[in-house]
Amino acid sequence: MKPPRTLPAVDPADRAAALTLTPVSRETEARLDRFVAMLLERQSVMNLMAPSTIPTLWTRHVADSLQLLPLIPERARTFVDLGSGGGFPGLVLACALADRPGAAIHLVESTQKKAAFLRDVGAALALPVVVHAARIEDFNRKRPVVPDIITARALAPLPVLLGYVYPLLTKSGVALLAKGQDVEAELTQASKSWKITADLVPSQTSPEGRIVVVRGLERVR
Ligand SMILES: C[S@@+](CC[C@H](N)C(=O)[O-])C[C@H]1O[C@@H](n2cnc3c(N)ncnc32)[C@H](O)[C@@H]1O
Repeated sequence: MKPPRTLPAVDPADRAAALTLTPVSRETEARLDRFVAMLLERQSVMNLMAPSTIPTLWTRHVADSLQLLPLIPERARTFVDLGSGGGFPGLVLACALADRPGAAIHLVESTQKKAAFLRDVGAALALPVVVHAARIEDFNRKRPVVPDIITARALAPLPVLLGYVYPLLTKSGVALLAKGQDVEAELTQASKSWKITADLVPSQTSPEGRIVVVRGLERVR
């Protein structure tokens, strides 16, 4: 087994900036602190995020995930986060929604070690998460839940991502897809195969970032 790596330090000013940008309750803040501590501990033996992003992980990853909250209706209870990796945005949303009665956040992640980490955090923090250590394609074939909200970040280009979202999106469902500077080109490409009903919301954490809020999706024949 490899010895644990030495990691760059988290910048406390970045944590403060993140919590100013996307304020949360004291309870959620405490859960986020514990999640980040577990993330850093596990990052020393496996890659859960790009090491260069560790000093600014609170704005780059935590606030980037929390900014989805205002886009989520109060009635939403069932969430599916596709390709959760180290827990962005799925585990962060679970930290914030832990006190919402009936909330369930399903995290789909095919890498077994990452899925084990997601499970460990869920258990340690008593979060309302269900971890599916599976490929999205297999999860979608079984479709074990009907989500109100589907999320995905840094998973795949839109034409592929929409194929993952399509089997899960109902008439009242919404997909929140975090995208970078290539979003316009990806939308143009995707519109050859899909009729997309969506809004683009500017990211609060990255100048070129956009959240694609998908409310309707039809295949173009
Ligand atoms: C680049 S990472 C992003 C992780 C996280 N969403 C984030 O923003 O930090 C993409 C993750 O999706 C997972 N993934 C990629 N394709 C997948 C698939 N078809 N089914 C399930 N997980 C997948 C990978 O294992 C990886 O953990």
